[in-house]
Amino acid sequence: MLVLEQLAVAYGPHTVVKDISLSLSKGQIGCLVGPSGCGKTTLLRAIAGFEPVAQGQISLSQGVVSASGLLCPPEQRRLGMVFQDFALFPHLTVAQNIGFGLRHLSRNASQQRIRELLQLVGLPDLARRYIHQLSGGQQQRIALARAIAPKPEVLLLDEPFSSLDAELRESLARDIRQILKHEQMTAIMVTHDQFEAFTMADLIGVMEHGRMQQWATPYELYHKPVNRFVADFIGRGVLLAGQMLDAQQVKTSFGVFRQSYQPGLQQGDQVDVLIRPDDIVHDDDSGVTAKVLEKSFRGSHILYSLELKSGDQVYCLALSHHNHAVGEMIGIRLDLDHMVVYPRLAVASQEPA
Ligand SMILES: Nc1ncnc2c1ncn2[C@@H]1O[C@H](COP(=O)(O)OP(=O)(O)OP(=O)(O)O)[C@@H](O)[C@H]1O
Repeated sequence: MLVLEQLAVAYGPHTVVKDISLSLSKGQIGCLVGPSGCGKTTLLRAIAGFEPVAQGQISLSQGVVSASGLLCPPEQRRLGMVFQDFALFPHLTVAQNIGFGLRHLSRNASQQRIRELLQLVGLPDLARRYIHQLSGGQQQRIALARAIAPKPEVLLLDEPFSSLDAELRESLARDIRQILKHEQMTAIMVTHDQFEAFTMADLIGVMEHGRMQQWATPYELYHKPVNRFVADFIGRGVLLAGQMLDAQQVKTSFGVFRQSYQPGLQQGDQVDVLIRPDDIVHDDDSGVTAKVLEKSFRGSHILYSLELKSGDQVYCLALSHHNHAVGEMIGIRLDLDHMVVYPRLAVASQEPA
């Protein structure tokens, strides 16, 4: 388990991680995402014990390992690490690399664990290879095997797939999640790639300027982002203008909908409603039509960019046999399971990417 309580980390006078609290129970996988420079790596380095904390504390099952004035050294934290710059040993074979952290075991026990891990990462025949004889994806699997071999309490991963191409990244992220679940390993990973985080994580933290904006399941983050920043950062979507008819009912260009998510709204308030591409359903029978501005073929689906009569633009993810030309008018309806509404900012509303 891993528990962070009101954690702050500073470089000299600059506090770059502020008031962060989160916890992972045994076997849970967390991911940290956020724009460059928001403090993800610093947070991971503080958990590893490479950076002291200015305030708050970090606890592992052995107790508090970091607090103001307390820094348990990295080697006493029983952590595994797969860092960008944490390379495999080139002069050792695959088996010797994996066995590196197993020197406290008998030869037999070590050999058995190495075999088990090679099987687990899907490379049972590569034990005698040297690192330069492996592909990038194979190297990352071996780096993972080496890190989890001694059964660390928590595994830290910093952009472990960043050097791999997108397709390989996704399949590796899926495999690694399965491996970690098999080992019941608690893990926390930093990534730039939110789809990688969606694939890997039980819980995702979205950071901005050193603060945690939301720590939640991938589903919650996507469907119930707590603020505009998270709505903008996670997934694709637009904010559609609306007006409150009372505290619950919102009038939009698609009709009137109920919201129960945002307290404190009153009749007449101007709001923005978060609309994801999968909230807009293509429906020839709908009275609401929109013009196709752009289309992007995604195999099973087409992502349409549409202009409503009001001038608002929305996205629509339609099954790809509904193939319409740019400029065509198509019927659409809003199929919202729940409505995410933000009070309109004084300045013009922004549109998430
Ligand atoms: N050793 C250091 N000394 C001083 N400032 C640092 C140091 N390392 C990082 N910073 C600063 O701390 C802030 C957070 O950096 P950090 O590397 O944690 O961000 P990040 O979210 O991991 O970024 P990226 O996604 O680009 O890797 C940045 O403003 C960075 O310039």
